Amino acid sequence: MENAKSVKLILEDGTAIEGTSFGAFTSTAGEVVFSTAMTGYPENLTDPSFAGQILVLTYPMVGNYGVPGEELYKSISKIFESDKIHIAGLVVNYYSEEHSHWNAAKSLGDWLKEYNIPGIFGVDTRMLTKILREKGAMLGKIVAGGQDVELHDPNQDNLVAQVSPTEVKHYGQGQHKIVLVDCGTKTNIIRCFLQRDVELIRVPWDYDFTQLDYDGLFLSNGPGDPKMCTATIQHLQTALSQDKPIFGICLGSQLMGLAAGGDTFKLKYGHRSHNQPVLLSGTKRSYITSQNHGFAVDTDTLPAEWTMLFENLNDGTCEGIKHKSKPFFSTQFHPEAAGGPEDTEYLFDDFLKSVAEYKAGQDS
Ligand SMILES: NC(=O)CC[C@H](N)C(=O)O
Repeated sequence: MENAKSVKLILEDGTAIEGTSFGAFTSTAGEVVFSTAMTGYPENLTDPSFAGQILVLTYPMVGNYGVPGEELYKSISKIFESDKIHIAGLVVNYYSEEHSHWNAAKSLGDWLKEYNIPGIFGVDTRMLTKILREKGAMLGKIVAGGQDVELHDPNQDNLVAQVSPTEVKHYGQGQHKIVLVDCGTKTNIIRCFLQRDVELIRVPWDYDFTQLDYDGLFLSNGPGDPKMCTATIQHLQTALSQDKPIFGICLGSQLMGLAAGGDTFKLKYGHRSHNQPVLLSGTKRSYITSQNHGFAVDTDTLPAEWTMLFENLNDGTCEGIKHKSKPFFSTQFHPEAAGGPEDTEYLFDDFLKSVAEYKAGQDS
């Protein structure tokens, strides 16, 4: 590559790896996490749940299908998972500036430059992933030129407050009025609702939605430690004392666990990929799911009226919870996918069915 500049990836345990810069030539610090997904970097990089993280992709060649241009679907992005890149930095093995795909509009490197996000390539990402898997996700930094930066733990910040919108927005028209608490929602969650019979009210993470007139409550994914979302947990506790259906995804699942009185903990290195197997409790049915999380609900701490709904078949951790008698449930994985398998998208239909049943119960 012309004018190749070397940069360093440095981990908190002292591991230092030299590589070549692509994207912005700038330094950054964050939590270094890995994803074993084979495709989907436009979606991953714009997923707000990655805020504060330096993302290592284990797939060996990245960039060869470029980055699509922006298109809108009902006033939201048709392709990206939010309106900007949220990762702090990107680490890949082989970066392909050359790209070819029917909807490619630019290279991955140029896209990273637009948002001033550094990338480093020429890194043995499988060796790096073995380190992260054995020692756990670590703080790290990408250092460009002589511009050193301090290590910084993003999980100490209220990242949700940084990525959540500040205003209420309305979308679509439909029979069911759903409040979406946006802690950093992926746009495919909005698309999934708008493809159904829904009027959506998207509210900031700390908005008191309990004052609104709605039929069902949805809690989005989002970055960082769920325990930072004290305002959301407080409002959610009010909703849990009522009977309107509630569905949470990823951070939303952790918030439901915390509001119910349970606890969450940090996983050693988390689950980030498109092929995580989960088991539906009480059945022999498993699904392959898309995941991106570093925390999980501690099932042992759940109060008696709650139970585990899905279990991760790799490590046995909680992949969703449900209330035993009320219409409240959640998934730690991403039924909306983007990227990843769509096998569990039916859960949006299950949620809306419970909303319809709740409303029918109110009318009779
Ligand atoms: N995708 C998400 O919502 C992630 C939730 C939380 N930030 C975690 O890492 O566990």
